[in-house]
Amino acid sequence: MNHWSLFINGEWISEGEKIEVINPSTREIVGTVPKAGSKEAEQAVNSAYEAFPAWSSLTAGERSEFIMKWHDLINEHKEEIARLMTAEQGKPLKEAMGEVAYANSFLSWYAEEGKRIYGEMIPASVPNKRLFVQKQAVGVIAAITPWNFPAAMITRKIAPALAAGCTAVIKPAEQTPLTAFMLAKLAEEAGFPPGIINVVTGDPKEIGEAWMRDERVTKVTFTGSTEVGKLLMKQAADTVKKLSLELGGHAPFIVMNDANLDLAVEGAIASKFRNAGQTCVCANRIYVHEDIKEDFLHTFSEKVKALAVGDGLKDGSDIGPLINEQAILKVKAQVQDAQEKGANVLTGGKEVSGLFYEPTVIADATDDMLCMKEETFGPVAPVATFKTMEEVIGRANHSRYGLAAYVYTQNLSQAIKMSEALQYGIVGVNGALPAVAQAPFGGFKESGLGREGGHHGIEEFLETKYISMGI
Ligand SMILES: NC(=O)c1ccc[n+]([C@@H]2O[C@H](COP(=O)([O-])OP(=O)(O)OC[C@H]3O[C@@H](n4cnc5c(N)ncnc54)[C@H](O)[C@@H]3O)[C@@H](O)[C@H]2O)c1
Ligand SMILES: O=C[C@H](O)CS(=O)(=O)O
Repeated sequence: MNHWSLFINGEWISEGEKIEVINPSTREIVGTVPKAGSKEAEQAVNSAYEAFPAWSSLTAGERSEFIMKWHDLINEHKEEIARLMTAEQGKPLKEAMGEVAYANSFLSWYAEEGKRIYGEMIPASVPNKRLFVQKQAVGVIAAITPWNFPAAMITRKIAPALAAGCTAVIKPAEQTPLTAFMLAKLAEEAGFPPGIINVVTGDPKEIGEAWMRDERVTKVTFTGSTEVGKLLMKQAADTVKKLSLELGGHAPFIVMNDANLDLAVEGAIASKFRNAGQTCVCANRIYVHEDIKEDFLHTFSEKVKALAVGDGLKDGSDIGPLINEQAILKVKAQVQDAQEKGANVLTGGKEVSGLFYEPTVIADATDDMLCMKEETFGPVAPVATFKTMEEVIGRANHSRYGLAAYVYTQNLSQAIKMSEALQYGIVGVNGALPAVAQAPFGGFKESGLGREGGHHGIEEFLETKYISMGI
């Protein structure tokens, strides 16, 4: 059993009520974490605020050494972390191992990127002046993260923040806090000075409000639902906090009539059913050209039928459980709505047991169905048809979301025209897993603000200072 304490100022603090962490596959209690509130949230900010001057004064190379020690320890403990992640989140162990590697890639990439925070010299208008532009760490940042990627959504924020010279207070999702504390333990072992990284669990509203009203927190980086993201935007106004928001998505997955069909089916499976469909960039609606509808549906359904539903720790499991009862009810409601509006379930469409739901393919989907408009966050693939490129681009863009979109075509001109016309922050062409540490990840419209990954990701934790110097 994993009983964790809060990690504040380099100390493990355990007092008061606990939150039980439940394995979504077995419904067993796999651990407990403190149910903290505003008092502990403020303690964490005190710690990060006191630690900031010394941390931001180190050279990028000195900060990089701490980050790489952390990276190496995570790598040494990757299987232990992955097993803990599967126990609390449910994803198959092979996916959890993949997530640990993905999470760690942000540490290694930003350990180096921190050394490339360059400034500028600007030609002055008069001979006795020199104009400089300098980048400086924004200060104490607060990171609030979701349950679906318990490790990667933390390091995708904390790696650039630490590399830039910021200090951090972190609140992981109450469903999956154990992975966060494991990462904090390894950061402690890596020798980070007290206060650089602080982890608090408990009442999200109380902790969130404490950080949002604290003027010492200069930046909040949030990954989660669009609904909570909008709330944080409102709360940020009182202290004009900087914000990065990685929010919900509703990805169109478009298969043109000239697509490599096997590649498209492979991509649809990978994108739709990763983490049992619980990712922000999952294909949420599949549009197939009418000429290839039958071929696509036949091949796609056969492969979906072969996906094994089971406990993430069991060899061979492809589809783990959904995170909770609400998730199951939402998926059931969307499938029922689709059927009532004329869709045909080709495979799946039923609960297995507990929080497990069959991987499902729905044919004859129409844009008025809930699954074609609202984020599903489950293993359900609605397939609709279209006639022309112009038509499908218009339907794909008809959404308040704008995170990820996918296009399968072998026509280069068509690929470029469609990539440019799709109103999405991420476009995958002939591939369905675009997220990497070196590239900017983020959305248009109500899918968020700012970017994570790449040199864009470190800019989110830097202020730009202009120095005009008389000589
Ligand atoms: N764009 C991305 O990169 C990305 C990545 C993962 C998940 N998501 C989105 O997140 C959603 C699923 O994750 P979730 O269910 O954890 O989202 P959520 O918004 O319910 O919770 C996310 C985090 O916010 C916290 N939170 C909840 N209410 C809060 C409040 N009032 N104040 C402060 N914090 C609060 C939660 O405790 C959790 O830590 C989906 O919509 C998914 O698309 C987006
Ligand atoms: O769910 C959101 C994640 O950001 C998905 S990914 O692993 O970064 O593609």
